[in-house]
Amino acid sequence: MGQVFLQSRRIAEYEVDLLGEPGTVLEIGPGHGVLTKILVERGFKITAVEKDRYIFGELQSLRAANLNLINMDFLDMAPGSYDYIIGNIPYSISSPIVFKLYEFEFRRSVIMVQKEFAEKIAFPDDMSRLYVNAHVRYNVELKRYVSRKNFNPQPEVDSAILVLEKKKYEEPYPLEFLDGVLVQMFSKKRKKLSNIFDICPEDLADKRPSNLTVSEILGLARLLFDSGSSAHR
Ligand SMILES: C[S@@+](CC[C@H](N)C(=O)[O-])C[C@H]1O[C@@H](n2cnc3c(N)ncnc32)[C@H](O)[C@@H]1O
Repeated sequence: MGQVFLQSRRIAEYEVDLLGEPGTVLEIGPGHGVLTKILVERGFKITAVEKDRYIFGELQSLRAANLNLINMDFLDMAPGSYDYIIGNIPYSISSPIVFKLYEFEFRRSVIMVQKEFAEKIAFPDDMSRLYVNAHVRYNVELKRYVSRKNFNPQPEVDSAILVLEKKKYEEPYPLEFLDGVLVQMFSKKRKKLSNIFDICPEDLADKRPSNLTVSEILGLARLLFDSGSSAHR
């Protein structure tokens, strides 16, 4: 369950500062409550979802009028509306959590994830299915890196703090269609686009998937959708 616990109150305060004025907040995986305690003190109205029932039991000692603790898997949670979502989330399910978040309404989300995952989502250098899927859903900012030394037990990787803000999705095709195109593209990422798709804009024909911009990929998906085809060679 990715149970490494942040030891630095200063870093936890930095994360809470990124949220903004106190409002309603959903916390994913409160653990021993390093973030939760600060949220309680600052007057946020908190819903905290912890999957582990032993940790959930310990958390009962934090009892506060503005804290609602729930013992369940965040991935099974019914979507709701919060001002903010925060969490130092388990590394192994970062991707499902990031995409589940999209079902919720929120102004800003602050999450701590594995450094490499954060970089993959934040920077286009290594264009990927994950990057495009994240960027059609969110504005993404990598705020800072956090050394593994700040956790107990110490993990084998460093972390980074991401801020996600939801974007309005305005493409004419469903997100699932786009993902199908991305799967096709990135499973053949060394090939030229003209060798992946039957239909492809002329100016992109000689490019490879990893050299495209998000807007070029969205344009290509639009063309494929309009032509009723995502057929590959
Ligand atoms: C990386 S630890 C962080 C704990 C705490 N927020 C901190 O910063 O020290 C992740 C926490 O998420 C909990 N967790 C793991 N999978 C979960 C899930 N699917 N839904 C809710 N909580 C989960 C773990 O039990 C653990 O408490």
